[in-house]
Amino acid sequence: MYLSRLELTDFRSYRRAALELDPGVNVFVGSNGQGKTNLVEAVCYLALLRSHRTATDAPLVRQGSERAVLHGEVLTSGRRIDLDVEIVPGRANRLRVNGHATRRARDLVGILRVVIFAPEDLALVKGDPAARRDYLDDVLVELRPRLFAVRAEYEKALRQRNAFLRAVAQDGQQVDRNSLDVWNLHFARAAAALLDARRRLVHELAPFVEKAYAAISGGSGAVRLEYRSTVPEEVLQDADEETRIAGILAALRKVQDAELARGLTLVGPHRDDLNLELDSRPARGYASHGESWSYALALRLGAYELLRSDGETPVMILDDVYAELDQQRRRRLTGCVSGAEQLLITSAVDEPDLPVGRRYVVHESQVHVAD
Ligand SMILES: Nc1ncnc2c1ncn2[C@@H]1O[C@H](COP(=O)(O)OP(=O)(O)OP(=O)(O)O)[C@@H](O)[C@H]1O
Repeated sequence: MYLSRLELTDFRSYRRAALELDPGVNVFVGSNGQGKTNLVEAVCYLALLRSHRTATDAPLVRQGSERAVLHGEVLTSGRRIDLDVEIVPGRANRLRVNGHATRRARDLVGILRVVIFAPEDLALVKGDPAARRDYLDDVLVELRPRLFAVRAEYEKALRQRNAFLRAVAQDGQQVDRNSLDVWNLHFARAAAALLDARRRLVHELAPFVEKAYAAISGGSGAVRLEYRSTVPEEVLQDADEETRIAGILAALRKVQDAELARGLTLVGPHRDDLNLELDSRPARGYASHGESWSYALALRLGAYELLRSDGETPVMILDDVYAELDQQRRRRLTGCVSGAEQLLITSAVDEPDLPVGRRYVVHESQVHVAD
């Protein structure tokens, strides 16, 4: 698959931009702050309906405008699919697929598959669990779009349950046991579905990440991925969903007093982590700077290969990363992505070891094909 056309209106620093893209390599060159990352962020938004660098939509809309509009044309298996997204902060996105309006995000997400590797990805290895959870959830949604709804359902259940717990902890509201039971069941059902999906994903993803790490590191160092949950492992291993839900409810009961005192949910996928080991030690804390870069890259390349093995090759985006890598890793990275159906690269300078392909100049939020 590849993105053949992209149009932005009032997105980030862009008033209006329209560009045709090639299959193969597309390199966007421009100095700092000219709008390169904003462009690839728009591509990611069309794929996942969320930005890889902000949790809320407000920063995506050009200052002084009310809405941002994105249009993308995807060529996949010989047919063209048009995607349209209108982003109005504080409101649900307006979505269209081939001109037909839809309220369901899952009708749009996953049509365009992307994997982006960016400097912020060092946080996947060195940072807090939240970055690793987002990483897993983004791959999940691209692989199985129906999980967009599963994740949204979980987030809603968590918000509602936390609001209930906060009302008890902070406002001294009496605990209404019947309401708590209802919130617990709603939460446990959503948690069971998301946990099951994440654990299956880690199982599928791990061999691809291991292979990618070997390719990037030149064979030195063994990586291991493990999903570490706040819900006991024996609960999650049970094949029966109702038993897993009962196990999550039991785990909630155990921490209930602490939750009511603190006003927040202490057990569930929002508190879990993806443990990353390098040579049997936690990568966070032990891996060197270079090894951490290789690991972060391997996580992205592993996701790319998993999606590819699933039948639809994602668009690979390398946002300003060549400058961060040493020459050997650059060469190996180029080797790993050379078969990509479409590669979008941003860089401040057109460095000699960037792959051959179409060049664009990005200047003051205008994009031109280079002469
Ligand atoms: N909502 C917005 N409205 C207007 N301008 C914005 C908005 N959000 C970001 N910008 C501006 O967009 C500009 C370009 O950002 P972008 O991250 O795309 O730069 P870049 O070319 O990737 O630079 P670098 O090489 O430094 O990463 C920044 O100057 C930023 O202030």
